[in-house]
Amino acid sequence: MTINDGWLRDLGMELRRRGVPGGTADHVVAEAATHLRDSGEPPMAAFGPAGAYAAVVSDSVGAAWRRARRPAPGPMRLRARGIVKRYRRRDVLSGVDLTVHAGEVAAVIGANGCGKSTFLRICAGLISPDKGTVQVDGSIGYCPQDGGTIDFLRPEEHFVLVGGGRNWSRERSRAKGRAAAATLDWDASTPMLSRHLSGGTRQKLNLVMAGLSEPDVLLLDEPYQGFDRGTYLDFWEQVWRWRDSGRAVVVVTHMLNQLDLVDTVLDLSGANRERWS
Ligand SMILES: Nc1ncnc2c1ncn2[C@@H]1O[C@H](COP(=O)(O)OP(=O)(O)OP(=O)(O)O)[C@@H](O)[C@H]1O
Repeated sequence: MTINDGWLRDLGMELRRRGVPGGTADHVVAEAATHLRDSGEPPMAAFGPAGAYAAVVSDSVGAAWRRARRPAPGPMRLRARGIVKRYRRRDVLSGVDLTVHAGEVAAVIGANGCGKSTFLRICAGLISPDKGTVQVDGSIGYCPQDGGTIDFLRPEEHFVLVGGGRNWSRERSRAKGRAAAATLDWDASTPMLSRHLSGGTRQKLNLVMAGLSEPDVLLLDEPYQGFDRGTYLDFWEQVWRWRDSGRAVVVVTHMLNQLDLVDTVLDLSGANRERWS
């Protein structure tokens, strides 16, 4: 097998792993093969690693078919009504509403300090609003913006803790965690303690834990900080998989390039700009 053949085979496999339909994947591989043959360039010089190229292609060609396969929304999973939160004399949230159904993705956007994390923590039940109600139908998985991991535990020990809440065996918890980590291109069987992991890898651990117990509602607070581009795209693939399997997903994000794919955008920077009194 030539270098080109090996690279093209890897490209095809990666495109399929990312859910790109067979016909589209074959077309992308054929185009790359034609380019390599005509230009005489080695694949690494022309396209870079096959996995990274597949991630970019699946992101750019994927929007239309992701939209097309969007499931019909199911029952209501999360309803926040009239949420008000004040810190000292400052109105951080003043009457925020959000409803998310099963099979929907909502993005919470807005400038730094406009209250996105506060809103998500209220939805997760970690802090109370001063006014308003949150109704959740089902279980919740929460991925914080930072923190959330335990310094002196290994990644697999985190999975065992989460799985214990579902009465899973240690091995089942570890296996599920490792499988979820692999979708983010991460080998979670590392013996490293979490305090020694890089910031981006700790965020992968947080994200895997949030989804591990297969919750009905996922609350994700900028979970991709520190991710490289390939992992960032893997993250959005995971969001669409959660959506397609009927989960309700709320993502706090500063990245606006996926907003045409989400069902609801809650912009907290306008009506809910911080107010002082
Ligand atoms: N426990 C607290 N006590 C006092 N003020 C707080 C507290 N938590 C948050 N705030 C303030 O509330 C405001 C909103 O904070 P929050 O973290 O929700 O914003 P954010 O939109 O998530 O910001 P960023 O985009 O920077 O992550 C900020 O001004 C913050 O300083």
